[in-house]
Amino acid sequence: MSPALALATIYGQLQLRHISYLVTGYALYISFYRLVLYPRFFSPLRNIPGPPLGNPLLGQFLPWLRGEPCIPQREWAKQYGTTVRAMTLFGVERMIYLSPDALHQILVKGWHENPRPPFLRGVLGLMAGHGLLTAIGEDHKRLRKAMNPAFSVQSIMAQTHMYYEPIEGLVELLNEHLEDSPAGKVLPIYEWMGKVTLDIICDTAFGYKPDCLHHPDNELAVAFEELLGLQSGSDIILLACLTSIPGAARLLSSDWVVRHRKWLGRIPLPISMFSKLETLLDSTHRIRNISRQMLREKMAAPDDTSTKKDIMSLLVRAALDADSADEAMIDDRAMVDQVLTFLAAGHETAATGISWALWLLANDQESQGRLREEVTPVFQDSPRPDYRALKSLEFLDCVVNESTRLFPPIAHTSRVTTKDDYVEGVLLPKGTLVNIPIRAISTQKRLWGEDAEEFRPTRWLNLPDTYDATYSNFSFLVGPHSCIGKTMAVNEMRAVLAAVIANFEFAPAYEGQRAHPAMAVTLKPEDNVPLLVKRVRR
Ligand code: HEM
Repeated sequence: MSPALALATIYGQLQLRHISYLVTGYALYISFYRLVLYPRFFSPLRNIPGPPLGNPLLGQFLPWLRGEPCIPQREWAKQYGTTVRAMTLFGVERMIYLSPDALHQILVKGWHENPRPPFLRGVLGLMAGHGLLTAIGEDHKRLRKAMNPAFSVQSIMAQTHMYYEPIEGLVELLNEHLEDSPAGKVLPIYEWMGKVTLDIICDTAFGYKPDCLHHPDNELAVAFEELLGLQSGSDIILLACLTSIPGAARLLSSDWVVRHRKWLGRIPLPISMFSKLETLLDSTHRIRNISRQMLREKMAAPDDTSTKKDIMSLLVRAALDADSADEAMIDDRAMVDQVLTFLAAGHETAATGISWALWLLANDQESQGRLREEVTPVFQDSPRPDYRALKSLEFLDCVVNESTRLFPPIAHTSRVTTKDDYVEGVLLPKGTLVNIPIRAISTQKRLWGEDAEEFRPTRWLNLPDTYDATYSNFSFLVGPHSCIGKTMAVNEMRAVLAAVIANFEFAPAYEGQRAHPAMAVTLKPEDNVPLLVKRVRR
């Protein structure tokens, strides 16, 4: 029998069930290969030290999820060194790097080829709009160049006086709250700081004054509160899984899904994912509407924006510029996305940073007293210290550096390789996920000595020989995707901390109180950091 005839005979005898056996067998083989064989015997990364591979389906995912953000990575680095390989869900390998050479190669030299991975851009796009945080390559370069002037030192110097209306409002409100309580009251610090930083970013970036401090039911404040309420580890992981499905992120951001969002909450599934999605789409929809309104008001008065360097004016100028080649910025929806990005990236991170600084000071009365001694005379000289006056406060600078080092508002981030590359002499195949453990990098004993994990602001007055200006406090990252708002964030943290420490004393709310940082996009405190707050006796 000829081979062709034999094949035709076999084909004729095949039934549907035989085909399904073949497909199932192939799928099982592929799964077995990906989950068991590849990571153990074939992966080019298999000889890199790291924790045990663990369960083929889960890898080290559970310790990663259950641990405090970035602490598993820190413990692995202590055991296995500055390059660690860890397995996560479904046999996906992650490389964790702490050494300056590897981080420089990934974030600076090879930034173009190592963008934020699609799942992270999907989550950020849904929560903070498709703006600078999600743009990649040339689009990112153009957008960043257009926005840079808003974050120059000159622009930040010029905006500092605008912080004080919200800050003075905060001090006044806290004073009223504490008026009849000489022994103090326990207050949710993060909630208060969230409102003050939202008021600051709205005014400085967009010339909009929501006054969330006095109007907690303000639509923007409520929408952000709902959005931030979704920031828990499990929600973010579900969102990341969902946005990893090809096309899902685009579909969820579409006007059609947003219009029909109410249906999502009615999908009867045991996990509450869909009702949470409804909340997410609903809150971002309301934030978008307010952003659109702010934009339209500015567009209606273009002369007003011609010389200004605030974020909104730069966006409007780019949109009105007939010669602008930057189509990504011209479209109305894209502009609203940019506004959303700066609102989200600019307020929650700063609120998180200030809240953790107050938590650390509440647990270190000596440093708190020393800071109060430094800042009090400044406010007596001038009730609204400017950029230079704030920058000259040495111990305040130590506190901001030290608190962001220990509790960086973004504790870790990710990148993905888009081509085969060698890092530290080892082949990283295209598609490898890279984890940048910011918190672990800044708290290495190699850089800071044995007390690297302790709050000791004075270490910044006497830097060790091993100090590295970039890596010893890695809170704002490095390279073209590093934080564009760093100067503003530090200046704002200084201004808020100086004012509240000059006016109030902070102590733990109860004995044995512990920190509860969330496993989310930011290190926001899960319990809002309740602290005992008292007015300073003069
Ligand atoms: C203490 C406060 C802040 C910290 C610790 C912080 C930290 C960071 C970090 C680590 C990144 C890089 C994230 C990644 O690559 O995955 C980042 C990016 C970014 N930050 Fe911040 N940030 C803070 C405040 C701000 C403020 C006040 C603004 C704006 C008003 C801002 C706007 C942005 C934007 C737009 C990006 C994306 C930059 C790009 O990809 O080009 N951040 N930030």
